[in-house]
Amino acid sequence: MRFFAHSRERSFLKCEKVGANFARQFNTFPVRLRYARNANYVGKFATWQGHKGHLNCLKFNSFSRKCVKRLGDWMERYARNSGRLLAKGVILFALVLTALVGTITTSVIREFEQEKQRDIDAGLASLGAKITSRVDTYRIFSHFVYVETIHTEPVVALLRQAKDADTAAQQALREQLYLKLQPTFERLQQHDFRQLHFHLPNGESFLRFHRPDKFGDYLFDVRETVRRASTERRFIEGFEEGRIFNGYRFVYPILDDGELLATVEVSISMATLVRSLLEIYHDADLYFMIRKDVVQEKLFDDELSNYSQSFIATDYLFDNEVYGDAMPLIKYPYLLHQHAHVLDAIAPQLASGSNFGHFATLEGKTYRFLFFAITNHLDEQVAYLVSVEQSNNLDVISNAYTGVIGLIVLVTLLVFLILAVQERNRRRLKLLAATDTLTKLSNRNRFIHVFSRESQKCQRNDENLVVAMIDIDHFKRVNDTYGHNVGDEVLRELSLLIRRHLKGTDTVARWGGEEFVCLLPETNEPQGLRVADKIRRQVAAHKFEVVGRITISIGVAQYQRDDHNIDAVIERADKALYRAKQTGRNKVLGWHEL
Ligand SMILES: Nc1nc2c(ncn2[C@@H]2O[C@H](COP(=O)(O)OP(=O)(O)OP(=O)(O)O)[C@@H](O)[C@H]2O)c(=O)[nH]1
Repeated sequence: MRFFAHSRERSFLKCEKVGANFARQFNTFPVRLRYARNANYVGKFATWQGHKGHLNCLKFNSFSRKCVKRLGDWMERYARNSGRLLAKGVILFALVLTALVGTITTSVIREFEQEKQRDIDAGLASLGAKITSRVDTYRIFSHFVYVETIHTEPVVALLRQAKDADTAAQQALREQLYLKLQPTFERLQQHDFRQLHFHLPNGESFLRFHRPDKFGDYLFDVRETVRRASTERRFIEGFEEGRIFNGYRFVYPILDDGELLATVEVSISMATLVRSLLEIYHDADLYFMIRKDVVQEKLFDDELSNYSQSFIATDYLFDNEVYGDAMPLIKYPYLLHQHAHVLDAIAPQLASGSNFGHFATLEGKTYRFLFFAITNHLDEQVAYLVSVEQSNNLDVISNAYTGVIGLIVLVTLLVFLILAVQERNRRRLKLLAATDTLTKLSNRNRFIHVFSRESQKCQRNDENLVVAMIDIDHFKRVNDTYGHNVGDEVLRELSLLIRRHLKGTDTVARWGGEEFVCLLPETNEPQGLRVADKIRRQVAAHKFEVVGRITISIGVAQYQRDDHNIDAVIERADKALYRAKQTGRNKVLGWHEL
């Protein structure tokens, strides 16, 4: 067919194919219907699958060259603008989201920690109330016994004599006292009391009902409660380690007309207290542990076997009696023993000696540990009552908070996923806007963009720049003979061939139809002609699949300083190409050769 350089027919025919390519590209992206309608220079659109003002698919039956350019421009602008907007939006959004997620997560974690603390405080308050109520019960009973049977005339009379008697007389009085109060001691024992112990005003042990044979030892050094009851002449109570046992002690001064005759102690062991607490504490285990230094300071050396190392903390001892006594009631007997290391974290709090709590996960279950400080009569912490309880509360709370945090993470991920998909689409659109779908070469818009950059560089550095327009000779015959698919294949094969013979800094684009354009930076026209001729020769020598040999014609033009835009140099290259076609095809001609 004849070559119509600038006729409408040529534009129409070439753009028919280009339009189809754009239509293919647009099929994957929504194009605003408004844009298509306003673009009245567009020949004819047949649309289907319209949805909310967007076209999901466009079919381009015919297309004008101008339209191709406008649509290409639109795609590029869309990709560029949406890219800028998206980048700004993503940064802003990421900042806001990070701040938001950070704030929410911090407050959720803080709330969770507060919730845990509230749970611990409630547990400690409840444990404290139970201990107090048990001690109150024992105190009331011991008061009753003291008033009813101890502070009675016969006992006072005995003690009055014993105070100043010699050793032999004291022994006789001791035996009398023992016989007199043996029923009282038995009654006390029935109510879980362990000790009934009389002391003389000088601090000597007079009669231990639980060890009647052990007396005469001086107690003021080791038994502060006794010394205070004696010297302050008032009732003293509190937990205290003794020479043999520890216990919760109620110490009464026995006075006769203001004169101190003796002191008497009624006490319960901690084993009793723990056991009685365990009876009402159905869900928890209780461990009593006492500070090592407190025990070592007071205990008779031969009584050290009453204690063993606590597996909860190295500085503490278990009272064997408590532990042994309470053992049948312990619900998780081996659990803590085997996982004591989880409590390493509590060492600093233990050292503080105050009440505290701790949550730990053992064998997949959450346990709440409460450390209730046991203080002596001077309010100094000397031991801990440790409660261990499986905490369903915390599991519920923790599940709720995990759910909230999980939701936040999920929403965040979802948002970032949406942004990532958008970004991928934007990149795809950008690529599509710059790529010719058939040959995968740059398209006209991309070429114009590169040209503008290179021409500015060329102006700045005073360099040369060459444009070569390539057109396949008699390509219509290829299509007519072998069909469009084979024609397409030829275009693809030719693109590869051209690309292979250009440098990495050169650009080759599909200008439209069977026309290609090359941009050769730092090249003048004679050099450009040599490159173009090499391409022409390689193409002529190449055996294309199906069609065999084809030839190309090339028009070469150098960029001139007074070229305002690409059109001028393209026009010159086009003219040279036209002349090459006119003068026999399979030819390379430069603008200066015309
Ligand atoms: N297969 C295929 N053909 C195309 C494509 N774009 C344009 N064409 C065809 O290329 C042919 C170009 O024909 P003409 O412009 O008449 O030029 P020609 O036959 O190459 O003849 P000369 O250029 O004069 O040597 C037309 O038949 C177009 O249909 C395309 O993408 N694929």
